[in-house]
Amino acid sequence: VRLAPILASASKIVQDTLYVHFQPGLLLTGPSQPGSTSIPATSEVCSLISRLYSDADSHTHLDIRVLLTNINNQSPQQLPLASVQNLSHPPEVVLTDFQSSDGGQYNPAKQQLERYAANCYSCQPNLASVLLYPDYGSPGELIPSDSAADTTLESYSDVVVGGTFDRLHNAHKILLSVCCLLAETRLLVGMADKELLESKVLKELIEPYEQRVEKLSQFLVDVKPSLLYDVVPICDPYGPSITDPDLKCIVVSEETQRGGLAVNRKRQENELSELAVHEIKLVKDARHAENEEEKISSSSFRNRLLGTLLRPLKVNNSIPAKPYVIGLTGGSGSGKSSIAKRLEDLGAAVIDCDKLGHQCYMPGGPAYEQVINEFGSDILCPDGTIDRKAMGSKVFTDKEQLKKLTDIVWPAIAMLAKKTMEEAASQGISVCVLDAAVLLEAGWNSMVHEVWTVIIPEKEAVTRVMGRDGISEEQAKKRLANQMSSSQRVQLSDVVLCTIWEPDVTQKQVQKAWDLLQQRINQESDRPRNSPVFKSRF
Ligand SMILES: CC(=O)SCCNC(=O)CCNC(=O)[C@H](O)C(C)(C)COP(=O)(O)OP(=O)(O)OC[C@H]1O[C@@H](n2cnc3c(N)ncnc32)[C@H](O)[C@@H]1OP(=O)(O)O
Repeated sequence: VRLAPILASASKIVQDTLYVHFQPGLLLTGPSQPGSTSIPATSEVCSLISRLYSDADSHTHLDIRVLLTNINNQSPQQLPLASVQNLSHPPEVVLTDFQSSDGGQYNPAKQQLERYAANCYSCQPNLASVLLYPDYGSPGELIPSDSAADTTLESYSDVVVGGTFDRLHNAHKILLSVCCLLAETRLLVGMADKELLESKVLKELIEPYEQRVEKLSQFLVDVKPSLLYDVVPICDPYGPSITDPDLKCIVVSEETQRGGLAVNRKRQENELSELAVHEIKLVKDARHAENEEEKISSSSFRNRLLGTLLRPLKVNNSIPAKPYVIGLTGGSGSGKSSIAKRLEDLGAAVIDCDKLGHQCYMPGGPAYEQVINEFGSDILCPDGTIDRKAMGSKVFTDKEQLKKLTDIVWPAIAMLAKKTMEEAASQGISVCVLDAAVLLEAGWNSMVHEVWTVIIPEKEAVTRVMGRDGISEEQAKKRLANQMSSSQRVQLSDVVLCTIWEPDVTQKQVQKAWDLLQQRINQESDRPRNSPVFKSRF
């Protein structure tokens, strides 16, 4: 088995999806049409699949899918009749490492392979085959097969598995492939939702439920279309695993093995048959960083999203191209100000909208008269200035009052902010950061090129605000409740940053976000206006 060199060679040609179909002994040199071979589902096949997915992890752009249609633990008579398989990404090219003796591209096996592939899958027209040139190294690098320990997998009519399945990654694919190999008829997937996501790291970046279901289902139907798939939301750790009488087997990872045992205890209480517990090994993540987990995990993936562009950017033609304006937002205690300071150190001009707000209240300021007219002169200090603390306690616990105030102050702050940006542009500053706590609530996305949001778990925000402003837990919670939630902000943001870890981790995030921003700005200046926009990596 020489998977890694073949993968490395294929990854140079394939941009997106690489389907792998194991066909040992496929005869491509004879005159007759080659037929698919049936492979018994054994522990060795499982470890081969597992190795393939883990090797593929170093080719980050590859979405690899090992087809399981001819791997089975039932007798060949029970196999469904072979028909053309509809893959979600119809193959455009079929790859082979069959080398011709003269080393050239002409190879009769290539034509056989093209014909064979076109008969098996719904392919793009004019499917061509391409020769791979894997660098196999010395024969000593071959991985010996462990046939002594090889055992045939059990099979079960109905199998259940649970997980969040956020940003479907190679470890998920291994878990799901094993489920597909164990299941004869149905695979029930309990997908974590709502309450079950509350304690997850960077939960705000978890893909919406529907999107996770869509990706998972597409993968499953691709690799084994003959199974029945039930994907259901679960809001507690058990879901239907403790109530479904038809289930026979539960698949768990080393980490969730105890969960499997707990399921069986509950089933016993519910007078249901015990499930076979099939455990799979966790795959190590070769790319894990200091603050990431060692196993391949969705939370590490979410971690890597911090500072990157989350979605294709919409060009805002309603504001001048220069300076490039980042709208920086985040709830109280999110660490927004520390991020603004770091961006300032990197060369951005930061416009603090809280400060501009305070200017508006000064006697003679653009909001002074109007605020007194609206709220009365009892919000004035003896020296005639507006008592902001008194205003704060009036408005922060009363949405109606706050709206009255912001209807007056926001337009005034926006005017001052625009003026400041114009001044920055005239001084040759290329990036302005509009630091505004309630940027999105105010609809100020229209004033910026990109929205960056700083997030922090709510519990931590409450602690920070209490410590900093000397207010009670209840007051801190009330203040946060008056603002948008982090998840709502993330939905409307282009870039997300999180300040929960050590300051140097935050600094690295900001540096990464800044470097990627510079790349975008440079691309932007080379691009005629109204032409296609930047693409995110995810
Ligand atoms: C669109 C924007 O984001 S503009 C910037 C925010 N300013 C506004 O919305 C104007 C209305 N708010 C105000 O005028 C003032 O906050 C006042 C008068 C109510 C209170 O003034 P002060 O006591 O000096 O408090 P300060 O202005 O520092 O605000 C305290 C906190 O509330 C936040 N805050 C300010 N306005 C709002 C608001 N409308 N909704 C929710 N939170 C707000 C501030 O960002 C600050 O957050 P932090 O805890 O992360 O530092």
